[in-house]
Amino acid sequence: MAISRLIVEHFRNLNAVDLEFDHGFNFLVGNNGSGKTSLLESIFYLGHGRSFKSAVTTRIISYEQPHFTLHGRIQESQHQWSVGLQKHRKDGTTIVKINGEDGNKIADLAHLLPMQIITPEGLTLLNGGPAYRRAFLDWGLFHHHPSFHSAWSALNRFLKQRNAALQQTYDYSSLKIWDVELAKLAHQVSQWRAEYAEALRPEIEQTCQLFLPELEISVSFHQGWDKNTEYADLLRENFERDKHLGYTFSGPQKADFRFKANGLPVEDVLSRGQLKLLMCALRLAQGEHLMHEKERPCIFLIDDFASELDQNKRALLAERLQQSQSQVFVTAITADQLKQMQPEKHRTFAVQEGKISPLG
Ligand SMILES: Nc1ncnc2c1ncn2[C@@H]1O[C@H](COP(=O)(O)OP(=O)(O)OP(=O)(O)O)[C@@H](O)[C@H]1O
Repeated sequence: MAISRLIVEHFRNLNAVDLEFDHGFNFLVGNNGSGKTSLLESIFYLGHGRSFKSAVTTRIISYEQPHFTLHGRIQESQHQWSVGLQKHRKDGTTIVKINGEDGNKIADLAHLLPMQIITPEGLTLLNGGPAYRRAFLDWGLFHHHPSFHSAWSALNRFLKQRNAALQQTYDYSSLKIWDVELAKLAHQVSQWRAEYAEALRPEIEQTCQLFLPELEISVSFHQGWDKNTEYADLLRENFERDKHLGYTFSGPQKADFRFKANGLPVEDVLSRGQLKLLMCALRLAQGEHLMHEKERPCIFLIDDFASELDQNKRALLAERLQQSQSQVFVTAITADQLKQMQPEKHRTFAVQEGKISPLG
């Protein structure tokens, strides 16, 4: 799985970019504000239908332009896809095309383009709220389990409806029928999450051994309510409390995937550098797990990160990424920062005021 060509129009300061990428390593080198992150952001947008930087999409469209357009050519062994995404400023519509056909969904793009992003802001995976770690687990399930996305969407819909109904109802009997369905979905999603967390655990522990050999990292999954209680019983028992709060307090929407170092929460005891290494190891382990289980290589987007790792760790990261047969995009301000990361086959691009050109 690799993006062999990318055309970007009117995305932040990238007004007209057309690039052929290496299926292995691609380095983007340029000054502050030149457009390196914007290129990673455009690739991420193509695979997620959203940005990792801005929640307000109109801020991503180049100033005074009506829309941005992204076109990608994706290759995986003998197969090739042409994908396109256009986002309009005026009414916020998104048009997704796959092989020239309209009517596709963002989820279809996401299936084609499994991606991991490693940025300094990504530390929220470790020191942010549980939602970041649920998203980490659910990314894996989305790619590993064909039914996960529809079950997860239905679960969120049911929860939303239940929370709305809680504000209007005085009698549990009117909720009961919905709660039976909600409980089924909650158990299914939680079981998948628990199984995936368990399958990922050895891969995480092994990768952490390499990146942080001085620490013993352990992981644990928490489903969001007491694991010995039936969710339907809990919903019934907690009806009055939920009604008082105006939302459903416990459940899969509270699940977490926690990390400890030598038995203590990582966010409390690790240095910032160690947290970054751990985040890197987790994303790498997850990408490698997808490769091992499904033979699907992942695309890695690494923003402004090499500068924050010491030389040995940079070389280690590059070696592991190479072994995983992933396509990798790495940004840096100077080529010097990438010295320890360069495999034999790679492509380097110079980024300057929104223009990107291959070097050498
Ligand atoms: N909607 C927009 N239209 C045009 N330009 C924009 C828009 N949004 C942001 N910019 C500009 O695009 C430029 C690209 O920033 P980007 O984050 O890609 O830089 P970078 O090369 O990653 O820099 P750094 O090394 O500082 O992280 C910035 O100068 C920014 O001000």
